[in-house]
Amino acid sequence: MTVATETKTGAVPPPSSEDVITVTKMNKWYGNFHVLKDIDLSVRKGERIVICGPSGSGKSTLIRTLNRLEVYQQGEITVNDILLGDDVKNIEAVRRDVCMVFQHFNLFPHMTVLENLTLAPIWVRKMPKKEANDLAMHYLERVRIAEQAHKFPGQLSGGQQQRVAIARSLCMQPKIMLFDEPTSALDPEMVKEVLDVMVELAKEGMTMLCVTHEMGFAKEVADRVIFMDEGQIIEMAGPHEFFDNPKSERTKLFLSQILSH
Ligand SMILES: Nc1ncnc2c1ncn2[C@@H]1O[C@H](COP(=O)(O)OP(=O)(O)OP(=O)(O)O)[C@@H](O)[C@H]1O
Repeated sequence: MTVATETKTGAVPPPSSEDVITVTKMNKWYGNFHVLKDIDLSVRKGERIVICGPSGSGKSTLIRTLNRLEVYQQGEITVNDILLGDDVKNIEAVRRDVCMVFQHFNLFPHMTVLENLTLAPIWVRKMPKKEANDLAMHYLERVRIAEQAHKFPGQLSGGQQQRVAIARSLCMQPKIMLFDEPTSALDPEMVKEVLDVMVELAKEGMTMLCVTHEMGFAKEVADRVIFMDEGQIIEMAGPHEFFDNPKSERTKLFLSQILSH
């Protein structure tokens, strides 16, 4: 597994042939509002990146640009050497490799857990139903929820639903997983069961970008931690440097606030 070398404040690691995501001078506006400013970021295969920062700093918008759930207006994003622009074929190709887990699970309420998991493999990947069911059961077992396969999402707890959402992503056998505050809608007692699954994925070598304020998770698995504020990457460093010796006053203030909770 690739372990990223620690970087200095705001430093961008030099491009590498192992980069699976490259973001270069990317800017995005919502109308007149400049939400992402000159974002430079490269992510290597197997890297685990945690993105944190105050509310409204642009964290969700940034990861949503990485599978084109949001468009950007300037700069460039490539994923597995595919330019993520307006070309629909490129967008589809990138989405085959990049899956997103959302804060609010986004499961279909009228379908069983199993049907939620098999929908995309059957319709997008054209997988035979039996194979899709086997795959779904495999990943439901992995997130320790196989016994819930025939229930509807509304019959499960939030933590169980989020584990179903992670299993659903895994059924697409992604190369990169994006997590957008996956535990922030959960009751505190359910956070750990979801984080445990994410830690396992991280340790197995999944390339992951995760927006989260779970700093324990960041310390345990992140190769790099990014701090964003007002649409910019303010600090990007390995976890030891980030937590023990943050360079920016804004990072220090944020960490003091979040770690005191
Ligand atoms: N569709 C939109 N149209 C206009 N402004 C938007 C839109 N989506 C987000 N914004 C604004 O862009 C800014 C960044 O939002 P974003 O959700 O990326 O922040 P965030 O850091 O993920 O915040 P949070 O931690 O609260 O989720 C915010 O000021 C938000 O109000």
